[in-house]
Amino acid sequence: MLYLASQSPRRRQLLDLLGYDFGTLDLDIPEHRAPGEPPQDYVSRVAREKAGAGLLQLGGVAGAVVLGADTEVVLDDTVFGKPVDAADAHRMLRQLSGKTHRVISSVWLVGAGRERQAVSVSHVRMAALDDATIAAYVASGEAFGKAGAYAIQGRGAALIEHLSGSHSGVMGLPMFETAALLRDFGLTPRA
Ligand SMILES: Cc1cn([C@H]2C[C@H](O)[C@@H](COP(=O)(O)OP(=O)(O)OP(=O)(O)O)O2)c(=O)[nH]c1=O
Repeated sequence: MLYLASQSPRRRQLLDLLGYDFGTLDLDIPEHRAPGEPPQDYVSRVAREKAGAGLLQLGGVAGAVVLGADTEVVLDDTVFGKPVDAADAHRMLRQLSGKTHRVISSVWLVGAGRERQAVSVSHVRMAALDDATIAAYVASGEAFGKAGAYAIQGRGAALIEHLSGSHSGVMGLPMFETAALLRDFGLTPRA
């Protein structure tokens, strides 16, 4: 049985769109980047910790496989997680404005005695934004709960000039890579 260790509604929706039946686990894993930790290592570590904690929470459920994922926005060596408040969201969008950043999503599948990872790295160019545009976007509320303070699947799409990579990966669960990972694990979608 497949379990999704995530409270993200996007991840639930995307995994369902892939055709899988799954249970969900609510976990609260701290997300703190260690000093000097490379961004991709950090994203991968957190995703793995989410999946590992999910498996632990399930205890001895036979045949359980847990999917954990993490998504961060990376500009040069700076990692942007979810904004803590409106000022933080404003600050993130000001820094991302007019530049190309990376969105790294890591997905781990963890079962008894085996684990495997997929990673998706996308390049996203954000339009040059003036303060009024940023303020209006933050006031819409959409920035909260999203790495980098925008949602490509919502009004945030109006801020994105170009995407090279995985749209679903930017949303939090790269569908192509996740489908391949699930197949590798011998899990198949519902008929
Ligand atoms: C860049 C971007 C991120 N996001 C979201 C995806 C993730 O939910 C979130 C990044 O935070 P995460 O810490 O990866 O995930 P989460 O806290 O939402 O959920 P959980 O840890 O329970 O799995 O940002 C979008 O929805 N759209 C976007 O365009």
